[in-house]
Amino acid sequence: MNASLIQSMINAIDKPAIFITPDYVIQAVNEAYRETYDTEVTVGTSTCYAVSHNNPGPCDNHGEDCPLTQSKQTLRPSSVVHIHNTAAGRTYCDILMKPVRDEDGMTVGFLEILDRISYASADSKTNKMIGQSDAFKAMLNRINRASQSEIAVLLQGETGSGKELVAQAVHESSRRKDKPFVVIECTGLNESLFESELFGYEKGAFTGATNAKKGLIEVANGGTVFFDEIGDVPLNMQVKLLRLLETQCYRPVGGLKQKKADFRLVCASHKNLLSMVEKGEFRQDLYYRIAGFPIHLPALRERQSDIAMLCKHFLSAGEHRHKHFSKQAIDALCRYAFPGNIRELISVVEQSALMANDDEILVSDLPPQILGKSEISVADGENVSQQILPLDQAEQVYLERICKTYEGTPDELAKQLDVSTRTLYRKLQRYNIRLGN
Ligand SMILES: Nc1ncnc2c1ncn2[C@@H]1O[C@H](COP(=O)(O)OP(=O)(O)OP(=O)(O)O)[C@@H](O)[C@H]1O
Repeated sequence: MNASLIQSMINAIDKPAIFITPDYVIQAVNEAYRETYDTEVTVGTSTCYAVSHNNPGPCDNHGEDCPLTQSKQTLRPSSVVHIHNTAAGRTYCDILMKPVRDEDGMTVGFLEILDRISYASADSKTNKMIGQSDAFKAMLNRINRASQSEIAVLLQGETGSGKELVAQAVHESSRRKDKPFVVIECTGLNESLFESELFGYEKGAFTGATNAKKGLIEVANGGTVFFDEIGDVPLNMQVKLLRLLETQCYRPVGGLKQKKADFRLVCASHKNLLSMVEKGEFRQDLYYRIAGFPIHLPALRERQSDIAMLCKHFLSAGEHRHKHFSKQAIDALCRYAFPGNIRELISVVEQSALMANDDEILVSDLPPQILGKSEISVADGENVSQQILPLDQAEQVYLERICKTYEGTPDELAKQLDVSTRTLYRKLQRYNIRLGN
């Protein structure tokens, strides 16, 4: 394939793009790609991994999936979400890799096209969705695909796992981003509220309707409607919702004329809607209408490697920005299941930061639920939880508690603990505890 043809093909792409050989060397590059990175691209010598990651070798030698390796193996397009070192910092990119064939069907190279993800970050200093675990990247990949189309998105994840944040990200990266994003909280909506909230009403439609009111569907005109906890919509209202989605029309309460609806649909539920369908609690036809593109939001315990970064992020956003968690405290957080997910983590960070006496937040500063014990601590020697703690964790909590207030010498404490002074020092060093904090 001729070089100027390849260059013209790359120039015609409105996203950052390169053409690379099977051994990662950049053979053509467009302006958008050059502008994305600080590293200078020299056609014929620069490699994609050196420019985007500042890595000395391919990504799969550095712990990340390489889309080129996948495409070389399958000779089909592949995609992956990576963190790139761009001129704007560490940025999430959705990478599409496509084999390019000549007229004889021989693969002559690969086209790499980047889509920068603006709503997420691997840098705790930003005000975006934070994370860098594989589960988080897999979720970003799906969010990015969904936002490029008009497909109805269903977000399924436990409470506090970030469904509303993801719904906003889908909206903000879609072509509707300059139009409204309207949230409809479905929990607790009865039939009359449901209709008047969604469709609005005309003056005099019911007692108290002294003026006409626009419904949320009209407010959202051209934008995105997010139905939160869609599983809580009672069966009789599910029919009305289905009619709205199928006909794109509705009639305000007390009105005669039909109005046209124009919105993109995003729904969320922490319940398993498919099993509700099986039990007859959720209409199957509505399920398939709203679940055009399901996205699973990982629970925090499925993305433990993000906990340290999230803690840093939430500390930096509040009044305790000068504080940090000890390694042991982060380890203890990673062992905890977080049923309330990120919302619970935010509360845990705030409580622990308040409890910490100095800049380092210790295991003993963590709320009781993290250590699986009741309000009365291990050190109090009473009412220790039924839950079994790892021995080293119990030892650490105990030492932190007593060392905080102990006023004697290390020799005296070692004697009371029935260990040598050297053993005591070793343990204090291991858990990063200072005597007489
Ligand atoms: N990846 C993330 N990075 C930073 N903050 C996050 C992230 N995901 C969620 N949060 C924060 O966690 C909190 C809970 O998120 P959100 O309200 O979106 O969860 P939810 O799944 O919609 O909860 P619910 O099921 O209760 O409606 C919010 O304060 C949100 O900003």
